[in-house]
Amino acid sequence: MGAQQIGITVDPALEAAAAPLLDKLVADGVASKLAAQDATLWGSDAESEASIRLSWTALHRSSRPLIGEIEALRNDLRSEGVDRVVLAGMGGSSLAPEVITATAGVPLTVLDTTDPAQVADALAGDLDRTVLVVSSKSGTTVETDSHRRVFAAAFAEEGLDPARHIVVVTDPGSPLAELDQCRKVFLADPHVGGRYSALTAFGLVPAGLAGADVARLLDQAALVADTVAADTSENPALRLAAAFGAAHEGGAEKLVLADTGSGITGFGDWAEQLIAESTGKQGTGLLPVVVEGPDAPGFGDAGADATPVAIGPAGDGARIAADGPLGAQFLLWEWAVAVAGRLLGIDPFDQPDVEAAKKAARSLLDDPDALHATSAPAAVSGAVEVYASTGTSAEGSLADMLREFTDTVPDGGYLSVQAYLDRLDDASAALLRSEIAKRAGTQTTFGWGPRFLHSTGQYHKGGHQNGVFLQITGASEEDLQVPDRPYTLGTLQLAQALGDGQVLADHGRPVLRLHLTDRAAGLAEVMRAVQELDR
Ligand SMILES: O=P(O)(O)OC[C@H]1O[C@](O)(CO)[C@@H](O)[C@@H]1O
Repeated sequence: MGAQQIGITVDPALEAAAAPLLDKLVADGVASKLAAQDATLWGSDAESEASIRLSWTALHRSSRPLIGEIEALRNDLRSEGVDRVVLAGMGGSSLAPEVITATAGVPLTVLDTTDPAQVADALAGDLDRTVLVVSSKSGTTVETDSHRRVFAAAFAEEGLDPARHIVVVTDPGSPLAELDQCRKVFLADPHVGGRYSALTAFGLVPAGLAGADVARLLDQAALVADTVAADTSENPALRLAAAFGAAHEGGAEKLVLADTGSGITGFGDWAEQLIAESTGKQGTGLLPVVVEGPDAPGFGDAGADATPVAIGPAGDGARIAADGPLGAQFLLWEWAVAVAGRLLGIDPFDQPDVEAAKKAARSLLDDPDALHATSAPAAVSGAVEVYASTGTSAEGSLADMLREFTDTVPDGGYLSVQAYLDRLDDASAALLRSEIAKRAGTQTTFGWGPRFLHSTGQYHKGGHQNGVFLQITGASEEDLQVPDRPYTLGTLQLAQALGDGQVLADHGRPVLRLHLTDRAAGLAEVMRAVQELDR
């Protein structure tokens, strides 16, 4: 039954290269050991972290009791006319609910941004119908803390009791677990890391409150649980892990992910964090490149440094395909990535390089003068100011500068576009990914800042050091003060961009920042310049 729930296709040459790895995984009993939550699978250095990170293998059973609790709260909220769900959470605390609700076609407003305008838009919704789910394992993530403060103040201003309109999902013992001003605290299983938490309270509570059928997800996962735990060469998770490992050994360190009709919406964005944060460390890893579809640049035309992977049915161009319902896919990919971590020789449960960017942002926030005294732009082109930290001379037209910058991508490297903008109002920024990939002929990732800092951010600093980074920041017409904090969202957003840019530059990576003094005009100008790249 389980096998029908998930279909894996690997192209014959890659499957042959992966066979020795697969045989060894089977012979070592890796699947059954993982099912038994054996923390020794990743070596002695990883053992202590792994010993508190493996409960995700049993969530299809252990999360069952949550379903009734979520339904009861949802019914209570509905009976009070509260039917709009806003989720504040970064990385693993929002990516799964986003894909679950998008796939189910139920509305969920996700706040994983520090863009003042995007947060203001969420605040402008009907607050008396709104429940804010504040999701954070640690309870200390600055973006989520800021959203909670901003929303609590806004509820109070509208004459609403914040305690009735805030629900918390967190780990036992976190500062949020003690929050008085909330209606209910869901304590998640602390022995599951953020990116493996799709089937914990972090994935299920916001998605269930928004109206998704979360019991079904657990059913779908349960149907493949025995299959992924079997020490056989048919095990789809082991096959996937072995294919990733063999591709990486052969120099294909990137996985280009395209949806080929899976029936799931946005799975790549969830898988992106799982793959990048789990594997991108110690100078190795798998870089997920999420593309718009199988016809997008970077997929069918992928070079030797990248493996095109279909989410959904196998088709032209894909070397690997994984098809199945969402609950099964969550479990499959968690297993495959954890096992791939063993093949790469890293600990798939830590994120050692994420802290560096947080620290750099914090020190800029502590020194607002340094933040605002950013040196004058190296060049200005209409609504675009150019700040080149390394790698470009900032001479000539914007297209010339971008050409010089894209030329710094080493063979087999990649370019990462990082837009610290409003992902709804400035959505057109995302079109830059395919245009750059096509015109510069290089693998190109796209991320919204600071969202990507909790996803591919780990890889960019800890993985293969062959990325070059194009940051885009923009002026904000209005800013939002974070209550009881000495900063606004706009200040935080800029500190995050500059802080991460500094850390990347300290790693010796080329960084170019384009600051849009008028966002719409600036984005149009950048797009025009990109379109000249191949001329
Ligand atoms: O749930 P928290 O503690 O707010 O963390 C959010 C995200 O930040 C990270 O800890 C680091 O980026 C992720 O692993 C995690 O999913």
